[in-house]
Amino acid sequence: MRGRVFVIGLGLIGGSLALCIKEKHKDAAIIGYDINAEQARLAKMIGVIDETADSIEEGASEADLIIISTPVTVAEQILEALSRMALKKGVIITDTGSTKTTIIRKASCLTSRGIHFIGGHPMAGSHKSGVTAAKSILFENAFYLFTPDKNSSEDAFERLMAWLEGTKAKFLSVSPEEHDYLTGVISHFPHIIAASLVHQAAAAEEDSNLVSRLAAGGFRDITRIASSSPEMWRDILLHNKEVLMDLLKNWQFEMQRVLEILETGDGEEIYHYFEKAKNYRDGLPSKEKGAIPAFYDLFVDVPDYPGSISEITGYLAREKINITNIRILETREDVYGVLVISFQNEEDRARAEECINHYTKFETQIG
Ligand SMILES: NC(=O)c1ccc[n+]([C@@H]2O[C@H](COP(=O)([O-])OP(=O)(O)OC[C@H]3O[C@@H](n4cnc5c(N)ncnc54)[C@H](O)[C@@H]3O)[C@@H](O)[C@H]2O)c1
Ligand SMILES: O=C(O)C(=O)C[C@]1(C(=O)O)C=C[C@@H](O)C=C1
Repeated sequence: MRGRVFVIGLGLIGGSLALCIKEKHKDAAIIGYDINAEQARLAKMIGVIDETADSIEEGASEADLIIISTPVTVAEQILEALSRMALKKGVIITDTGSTKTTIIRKASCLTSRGIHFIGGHPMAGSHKSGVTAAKSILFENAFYLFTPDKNSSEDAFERLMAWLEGTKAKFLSVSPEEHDYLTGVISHFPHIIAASLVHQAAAAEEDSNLVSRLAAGGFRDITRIASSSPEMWRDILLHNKEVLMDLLKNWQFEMQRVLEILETGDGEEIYHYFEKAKNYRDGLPSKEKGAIPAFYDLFVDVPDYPGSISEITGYLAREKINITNIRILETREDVYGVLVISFQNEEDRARAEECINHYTKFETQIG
Protein backbone atom coordinates (compact mmCIF):
# COMPACT_ATOMS: atom_id res chain seq x y z
CA MET A 1 0.00 0.00 0.00
CA ARG A 2 1.09 3.56 -0.63
CA GLY A 3 0.49 6.36 1.83
CA ARG A 4 1.82 8.12 4.89
CA VAL A 5 1.92 6.35 8.22
CA PHE A 6 2.47 8.49 11.29
CA VAL A 7 3.69 6.74 14.44
CA ILE A 8 3.41 8.68 17.70
CA GLY A 9 5.63 7.14 20.39
CA LEU A 10 8.71 5.49 18.94
CA GLY A 11 9.35 2.88 21.60
CA LEU A 12 9.36 -0.91 21.56
CA ILE A 13 5.85 -1.27 20.11
CA GLY A 14 5.64 1.82 17.89
CA GLY A 15 9.10 1.02 16.51
CA SER A 16 8.27 -2.64 15.90
CA LEU A 17 5.04 -1.76 14.08
CA ALA A 18 6.89 0.77 11.94
CA LEU A 19 9.32 -1.99 10.92
CA CYS A 20 6.49 -4.44 10.14
CA ILE A 21 4.65 -1.88 8.01
CA LYS A 22 7.77 -0.92 6.07
CA GLU A 23 8.63 -4.55 5.42
CA LYS A 24 5.22 -5.22 3.83
CA HIS A 25 4.57 -1.81 2.26
CA LYS A 26 7.87 -0.65 0.81
CA ASP A 27 6.33 2.43 -0.85
CA ALA A 28 4.78 3.77 2.31
CA ALA A 29 6.40 6.74 4.03
CA ILE A 30 6.80 6.20 7.76
CA ILE A 31 6.90 9.40 9.78
CA GLY A 32 7.58 9.34 13.51
CA TYR A 33 7.23 11.61 16.48
CA ASP A 34 8.39 11.09 20.04
CA ILE A 35 8.37 13.56 22.89
CA ASN A 36 11.86 12.33 23.62
CA ALA A 37 13.81 13.85 20.72
CA GLU A 38 16.67 11.42 21.31
CA GLN A 39 14.36 8.42 20.69
CA ALA A 40 13.08 10.03 17.48
CA ARG A 41 16.62 10.74 16.29
CA LEU A 42 17.64 7.17 17.08
CA ALA A 43 14.56 5.77 15.29
CA LYS A 44 15.56 7.58 12.10
CA MET A 45 19.23 6.68 12.47
CA ILE A 46 18.57 2.93 12.75
CA GLY A 47 16.03 3.01 9.92
CA VAL A 48 12.86 2.35 11.92
CA ILE A 49 11.23 5.45 10.38
CA ASP A 50 11.88 7.44 7.21
CA GLU A 51 11.36 10.91 8.67
CA THR A 52 10.73 12.61 11.97
CA ALA A 53 7.99 15.17 12.51
CA ASP A 54 8.61 18.16 14.77
CA SER A 55 5.14 17.98 16.29
CA ILE A 56 2.06 15.78 16.34
CA GLU A 57 0.21 18.34 14.28
CA GLU A 58 2.87 18.33 11.56
CA GLY A 59 2.95 14.52 11.30
CA ALA A 60 -0.81 14.02 11.56
CA SER A 61 -2.02 16.53 8.98
CA GLU A 62 -1.10 14.47 5.89
CA ALA A 63 -1.23 10.96 7.39
CA ASP A 64 -3.38 8.12 6.03
CA LEU A 65 -2.79 6.04 9.14
CA ILE A 66 -1.95 7.32 12.63
CA ILE A 67 -0.66 4.87 15.26
CA ILE A 68 -0.54 6.07 18.86
CA SER A 69 1.96 4.00 20.82
CA THR A 70 2.59 5.89 24.04
CA PRO A 71 1.67 4.90 27.62
CA VAL A 72 -2.12 4.72 27.84
CA THR A 73 -2.85 7.88 29.84
CA VAL A 74 -0.71 9.86 27.39
CA ALA A 75 -2.65 8.21 24.54
CA GLU A 76 -5.83 9.70 25.97
CA GLN A 77 -4.35 13.21 25.79
CA ILE A 78 -3.18 12.59 22.24
CA LEU A 79 -6.66 11.48 21.14
CA GLU A 80 -8.03 14.71 22.55
CA ALA A 81 -5.34 16.75 20.78
CA LEU A 82 -5.95 14.96 17.46
CA SER A 83 -9.66 15.71 17.67
CA ARG A 84 -8.82 19.42 17.51
CA MET A 85 -6.55 19.12 14.48
CA ALA A 86 -7.24 19.28 10.75
CA LEU A 87 -6.72 15.72 9.48
CA LYS A 88 -6.77 14.12 6.04
CA LYS A 89 -10.16 12.82 4.89
CA GLY A 90 -10.47 9.06 5.48
CA VAL A 91 -7.55 8.88 7.91
CA ILE A 92 -7.54 5.84 10.20
CA ILE A 93 -6.38 6.26 13.78
CA THR A 94 -5.44 3.32 15.97
CA ASP A 95 -3.53 2.80 19.21
CA THR A 96 -1.52 -0.03 20.74
CA GLY A 97 -2.44 0.49 24.39
CA SER A 98 -2.66 -2.43 26.80
CA THR A 99 -6.09 -1.24 27.99
CA LYS A 100 -9.14 -0.48 25.91
CA THR A 101 -12.28 0.63 27.78
CA THR A 102 -11.03 4.10 28.77
CA ILE A 103 -9.31 4.62 25.42
CA ILE A 104 -12.43 3.76 23.45
CA ARG A 105 -14.54 6.03 25.63
CA LYS A 106 -12.05 8.83 25.05
CA ALA A 107 -11.92 8.18 21.30
CA SER A 108 -15.54 9.26 20.98
CA CYS A 109 -14.11 12.79 20.58
CA LEU A 110 -12.87 11.54 17.19
CA THR A 111 -15.59 9.10 16.18
CA SER A 112 -18.29 11.71 16.91
CA ARG A 113 -16.57 13.83 14.23
CA GLY A 114 -16.73 10.92 11.74
CA ILE A 115 -13.01 10.10 12.09
CA HIS A 116 -12.19 6.38 11.99
CA PHE A 117 -10.72 5.17 15.27
CA ILE A 118 -10.15 1.45 15.83
CA GLY A 119 -8.58 0.46 19.12
CA GLY A 120 -5.79 -2.12 18.90
CA HIS A 121 -3.49 -4.09 21.15
CA PRO A 122 -0.74 -6.32 19.80
CA MET A 123 -0.44 -9.00 22.46
CA ALA A 124 3.30 -9.49 22.43
CA GLY A 125 6.05 -7.47 23.93
CA SER A 126 8.95 -7.50 26.25
CA HIS A 127 10.22 -6.09 29.51
CA LYS A 128 12.51 -3.92 27.37
CA SER A 129 11.51 -0.41 26.32
CA GLY A 130 12.65 1.98 23.66
CA VAL A 131 13.22 1.92 19.95
CA THR A 132 16.48 -0.05 20.17
CA ALA A 133 14.45 -3.06 21.37
CA ALA A 134 12.10 -2.84 18.35
CA LYS A 135 12.03 -5.78 15.94
CA SER A 136 9.81 -6.69 13.03
CA ILE A 137 9.38 -10.26 14.23
CA LEU A 138 7.90 -9.27 17.60
CA PHE A 139 4.26 -9.94 16.77
CA GLU A 140 4.61 -13.05 14.61
CA ASN A 141 2.00 -15.64 15.69
CA ALA A 142 0.84 -13.40 18.51
CA PHE A 143 -2.77 -12.30 18.92
CA TYR A 144 -3.49 -8.74 17.84
CA LEU A 145 -6.70 -7.66 19.53
CA PHE A 146 -9.01 -5.00 18.08
CA THR A 147 -12.06 -3.36 19.54
CA PRO A 148 -14.16 -2.06 16.63
CA ASP A 149 -17.77 -1.30 17.50
CA LYS A 150 -20.98 -1.47 15.49
CA ASN A 151 -20.37 2.07 14.22
CA SER A 152 -16.85 1.33 12.95
CA SER A 153 -16.52 1.38 9.18
CA GLU A 154 -15.82 -2.04 7.72
CA ASP A 155 -13.78 -0.51 4.94
CA ALA A 156 -11.56 1.34 7.46
CA PHE A 157 -11.11 -1.87 9.47
CA GLU A 158 -10.08 -3.78 6.35
CA ARG A 159 -7.60 -1.07 5.39
CA LEU A 160 -6.13 -1.20 8.89
CA MET A 161 -5.73 -5.00 8.66
CA ALA A 162 -3.99 -4.53 5.30
CA TRP A 163 -1.58 -1.99 6.79
CA LEU A 164 -0.79 -4.35 9.65
CA GLU A 165 -0.44 -7.53 7.60
CA GLY A 166 3.35 -7.48 8.04
CA THR A 167 2.97 -8.14 11.77
CA LYS A 168 2.01 -11.74 10.84
CA ALA A 169 -0.15 -11.64 13.94
CA LYS A 170 -3.53 -13.26 14.40
CA PHE A 171 -6.20 -10.57 14.35
CA LEU A 172 -9.11 -10.94 16.75
CA SER A 173 -11.94 -8.56 17.61
CA VAL A 174 -13.32 -8.31 21.13
CA SER A 175 -15.31 -5.75 23.07
CA PRO A 176 -13.29 -3.23 25.13
CA GLU A 177 -14.69 -4.68 28.38
CA GLU A 178 -13.86 -8.24 27.38
CA HIS A 179 -10.41 -7.07 26.40
CA ASP A 180 -9.73 -5.44 29.75
CA TYR A 181 -11.01 -8.43 31.69
CA LEU A 182 -8.95 -10.94 29.69
CA THR A 183 -5.75 -8.91 29.73
CA GLY A 184 -6.36 -8.19 33.41
CA VAL A 185 -6.30 -11.93 34.12
CA ILE A 186 -3.43 -13.01 31.88
CA SER A 187 -1.21 -9.94 31.72
CA HIS A 188 -1.91 -7.07 34.13
CA PHE A 189 -2.55 -9.04 37.30
CA PRO A 190 0.47 -11.36 36.83
CA HIS A 191 2.51 -8.19 36.55
CA ILE A 192 1.42 -7.07 40.01
CA ILE A 193 2.34 -10.48 41.39
CA ALA A 194 5.77 -10.43 39.73
CA ALA A 195 6.47 -7.02 41.26
CA SER A 196 5.24 -8.19 44.67
CA LEU A 197 7.58 -11.21 44.59
CA VAL A 198 10.48 -8.88 43.91
CA HIS A 199 9.40 -6.65 46.81
CA GLN A 200 9.25 -9.70 49.07
CA ALA A 201 12.79 -10.75 48.07
CA ALA A 202 14.09 -7.19 48.50
CA ALA A 203 12.65 -7.10 52.03
CA ALA A 204 14.24 -10.46 52.83
CA GLU A 205 17.57 -9.11 51.59
CA GLU A 206 17.65 -6.96 54.71
CA ASP A 207 17.97 -10.17 56.75
CA SER A 208 20.44 -11.85 54.44
CA ASN A 209 22.41 -10.60 51.47
CA LEU A 210 22.44 -14.17 50.16
CA VAL A 211 18.91 -13.58 48.80
CA SER A 212 19.97 -11.70 45.68
CA ARG A 213 22.94 -13.99 45.13
CA LEU A 214 20.72 -17.07 45.19
CA ALA A 215 17.82 -15.56 43.25
CA ALA A 216 18.27 -17.56 40.06
CA GLY A 217 16.26 -19.97 37.86
CA GLY A 218 12.64 -19.99 38.88
CA PHE A 219 12.70 -16.62 40.61
CA ARG A 220 14.19 -14.96 37.57
CA ASP A 221 11.68 -16.65 35.23
CA ILE A 222 8.64 -15.63 37.22
CA THR A 223 9.84 -12.05 37.85
CA ARG A 224 11.26 -11.16 34.41
CA ILE A 225 8.32 -8.87 33.66
CA ALA A 226 8.98 -6.86 36.83
CA SER A 227 11.82 -5.22 34.85
CA SER A 228 9.30 -3.52 32.51
CA SER A 229 8.64 0.21 32.31
CA PRO A 230 7.06 1.45 35.59
CA GLU A 231 5.42 4.34 33.71
CA MET A 232 3.67 1.99 31.28
CA TRP A 233 2.46 -0.27 34.10
CA ARG A 234 1.34 2.59 36.34
CA ASP A 235 -0.90 3.75 33.51
CA ILE A 236 -2.26 0.25 32.85
CA LEU A 237 -3.22 -0.19 36.51
CA LEU A 238 -4.91 3.22 36.58
CA HIS A 239 -6.97 2.30 33.50
CA ASN A 240 -7.91 -1.22 34.56
CA LYS A 241 -8.45 -0.47 38.24
CA GLU A 242 -11.85 -2.15 38.74
CA VAL A 243 -10.90 -5.44 37.07
CA LEU A 244 -7.62 -5.57 38.96
CA MET A 245 -9.23 -4.82 42.32
CA ASP A 246 -11.61 -7.76 41.80
CA LEU A 247 -8.75 -10.06 40.79
CA LEU A 248 -6.74 -8.95 43.81
CA LYS A 249 -9.66 -9.85 46.09
CA ASN A 250 -9.98 -13.29 44.47
CA TRP A 251 -6.25 -13.77 44.86
CA GLN A 252 -6.37 -12.91 48.57
CA PHE A 253 -9.13 -15.47 48.97
CA GLU A 254 -7.04 -18.04 47.10
CA MET A 255 -3.96 -17.30 49.22
CA GLN A 256 -6.07 -17.68 52.36
CA ARG A 257 -7.01 -21.17 51.14
CA VAL A 258 -3.34 -22.00 50.56
CA LEU A 259 -2.53 -20.73 54.05
CA GLU A 260 -5.19 -23.02 55.51
CA ILE A 261 -4.07 -26.19 53.71
CA LEU A 262 -0.50 -25.40 54.72
CA GLU A 263 -1.53 -24.86 58.34
CA THR A 264 -3.39 -28.17 58.45
CA GLY A 265 -0.46 -29.87 56.67
CA ASP A 266 -2.85 -31.57 54.25
CA GLY A 267 -0.36 -33.13 51.80
CA GLU A 268 -3.05 -34.39 49.46
CA GLU A 269 -4.61 -30.93 49.12
CA ILE A 270 -1.20 -29.35 48.54
CA TYR A 271 -0.47 -31.96 45.86
CA HIS A 272 -3.80 -31.26 44.12
CA TYR A 273 -3.14 -27.52 44.24
CA PHE A 274 0.06 -27.96 42.23
CA GLU A 275 -1.27 -30.79 40.06
CA LYS A 276 -4.25 -28.73 38.88
CA ALA A 277 -1.99 -25.79 38.06
CA LYS A 278 0.47 -28.02 36.21
CA ASN A 279 -2.24 -29.63 34.11
CA TYR A 280 -3.69 -26.29 33.04
CA ARG A 281 -0.26 -24.74 32.38
CA ASP A 282 0.95 -27.79 30.40
CA GLY A 283 -2.18 -27.66 28.26
CA LEU A 284 -1.67 -24.04 27.14
CA PRO A 285 -0.90 -23.69 23.42
CA SER A 286 2.87 -23.40 23.20
CA LYS A 287 3.18 -22.17 19.61
CA GLU A 288 1.22 -19.02 20.24
CA LYS A 289 2.81 -15.92 21.60
CA GLY A 290 0.93 -13.71 23.99
CA ALA A 291 0.54 -14.46 27.63
CA ILE A 292 3.14 -17.16 27.35
CA PRO A 293 5.75 -16.36 24.76
CA ALA A 294 6.61 -19.12 22.33
CA PHE A 295 10.16 -20.33 22.67
CA TYR A 296 11.47 -22.09 19.61
CA ASP A 297 13.86 -24.32 21.51
CA LEU A 298 16.16 -26.94 20.11
CA PHE A 299 17.69 -29.47 22.49
CA VAL A 300 21.15 -30.74 21.60
CA ASP A 301 22.68 -33.66 23.44
CA VAL A 302 26.34 -32.73 23.93
CA PRO A 303 29.18 -34.56 25.65
CA ASP A 304 31.02 -31.55 27.12
CA TYR A 305 29.96 -27.94 27.17
CA PRO A 306 32.89 -25.60 26.54
CA GLY A 307 34.02 -27.21 23.27
CA SER A 308 30.55 -28.13 22.03
CA ILE A 309 29.03 -24.67 22.51
CA SER A 310 31.64 -22.90 20.42
CA GLU A 311 31.55 -25.67 17.81
CA ILE A 312 27.77 -25.50 17.43
CA THR A 313 27.51 -21.69 17.49
CA GLY A 314 30.29 -21.64 14.89
CA TYR A 315 28.27 -23.83 12.52
CA LEU A 316 25.13 -21.75 13.09
CA ALA A 317 27.04 -18.53 12.42
CA ARG A 318 28.47 -20.05 9.24
CA GLU A 319 24.89 -20.69 8.03
CA LYS A 320 23.80 -17.21 9.24
CA ILE A 321 21.20 -18.59 11.66
CA ASN A 322 20.42 -16.20 14.52
CA ILE A 323 20.03 -17.56 18.01
CA THR A 324 18.17 -15.67 20.74
CA ASN A 325 19.36 -17.61 23.75
CA ILE A 326 21.56 -20.50 24.69
CA ARG A 327 21.58 -22.33 28.01
CA ILE A 328 22.57 -25.59 29.62
CA LEU A 329 19.90 -27.79 31.10
CA GLU A 330 22.16 -29.98 33.18
CA THR A 331 24.47 -28.21 35.60
CA ARG A 332 26.17 -31.14 37.34
CA GLU A 333 29.74 -31.78 36.39
CA ASP A 334 30.88 -34.95 34.62
CA VAL A 335 27.40 -35.72 33.37
CA TYR A 336 26.44 -35.64 29.73
CA GLY A 337 24.20 -32.67 29.29
CA VAL A 338 21.74 -30.94 27.08
CA LEU A 339 22.24 -27.62 25.41
CA VAL A 340 19.05 -25.63 24.81
CA ILE A 341 19.27 -23.17 21.95
CA SER A 342 16.36 -20.77 21.34
CA PHE A 343 15.42 -19.22 18.02
CA GLN A 344 13.10 -16.43 16.93
CA ASN A 345 10.89 -18.62 14.80
CA GLU A 346 10.17 -22.14 13.66
CA GLU A 347 11.99 -21.71 10.37
CA ASP A 348 15.28 -20.75 12.06
CA ARG A 349 14.94 -23.70 14.42
CA ALA A 350 14.37 -26.14 11.56
CA ARG A 351 17.41 -24.75 9.68
CA ALA A 352 19.49 -25.01 12.84
CA GLU A 353 18.52 -28.63 13.38
CA GLU A 354 19.41 -29.46 9.80
CA CYS A 355 22.73 -27.62 10.16
CA ILE A 356 23.70 -29.39 13.42
CA ASN A 357 22.72 -32.78 11.99
CA HIS A 358 24.78 -32.04 8.91
CA TYR A 359 27.98 -30.97 10.67
CA THR A 360 27.90 -33.04 13.86
CA LYS A 361 26.80 -36.35 15.33
CA PHE A 362 25.06 -34.68 18.28
CA GLU A 363 21.50 -35.80 18.78
CA THR A 364 18.90 -33.05 18.44
CA GLN A 365 15.32 -32.80 19.56
CA ILE A 366 12.67 -30.11 19.18
CA GLY A 367 11.31 -28.88 22.52
N1 LIG B 1 5.84 -3.31 26.17
C1 LIG B 1 4.96 -4.24 25.88
O1 LIG B 1 5.17 -5.42 26.13
C2 LIG B 1 3.67 -3.82 25.22
C3 LIG B 1 2.98 -4.76 24.45
C4 LIG B 1 1.80 -4.36 23.81
C5 LIG B 1 1.31 -3.07 23.98
N2 LIG B 1 1.99 -2.18 24.77
C6 LIG B 1 1.43 -0.83 24.90
O2 LIG B 1 2.01 -0.06 23.83
C7 LIG B 1 2.27 1.27 24.27
C8 LIG B 1 3.75 1.57 24.10
O3 LIG B 1 4.52 0.68 24.87
P1 LIG B 1 6.09 0.47 24.61
O4 LIG B 1 6.46 -0.82 25.26
O5 LIG B 1 6.40 0.71 23.19
O6 LIG B 1 6.68 1.65 25.49
P2 LIG B 1 8.07 2.39 25.31
O7 LIG B 1 8.36 3.01 26.63
O8 LIG B 1 9.09 1.52 24.70
O9 LIG B 1 7.70 3.54 24.26
C9 LIG B 1 6.78 4.57 24.52
C10 LIG B 1 7.28 5.81 23.81
O10 LIG B 1 6.27 6.83 23.93
C11 LIG B 1 6.97 8.07 24.03
N3 LIG B 1 6.06 9.10 24.55
C12 LIG B 1 5.67 9.30 25.82
N4 LIG B 1 4.86 10.38 25.87
C13 LIG B 1 4.77 10.86 24.61
C14 LIG B 1 4.08 11.96 24.03
N5 LIG B 1 3.34 12.82 24.75
N6 LIG B 1 4.21 12.15 22.70
C15 LIG B 1 4.97 11.32 21.94
N7 LIG B 1 5.65 10.29 22.43
C16 LIG B 1 5.55 10.06 23.76
C17 LIG B 1 8.13 7.75 24.96
O11 LIG B 1 9.15 8.74 24.90
C18 LIG B 1 8.57 6.37 24.44
O12 LIG B 1 9.57 6.49 23.46
C19 LIG B 1 1.77 1.34 25.70
O13 LIG B 1 0.48 1.86 25.71
C20 LIG B 1 1.74 -0.09 26.17
O14 LIG B 1 0.74 -0.28 27.15
C21 LIG B 1 3.17 -2.53 25.36
O1 LIG C 1 6.59 -10.43 27.52
C1 LIG C 1 6.49 -9.44 28.24
O2 LIG C 1 7.46 -8.92 28.77
C2 LIG C 1 5.18 -8.81 28.44
O3 LIG C 1 4.91 -8.41 29.53
C3 LIG C 1 4.29 -8.68 27.30
C4 LIG C 1 2.84 -8.32 27.58
C5 LIG C 1 2.15 -9.51 28.29
O4 LIG C 1 1.77 -9.36 29.44
O5 LIG C 1 2.01 -10.54 27.66
C6 LIG C 1 2.75 -7.09 28.37
C7 LIG C 1 1.86 -6.13 28.15
C8 LIG C 1 1.27 -5.94 26.83
O6 LIG C 1 0.09 -5.29 26.85
C9 LIG C 1 1.27 -7.16 26.05
C10 LIG C 1 2.18 -8.13 26.26
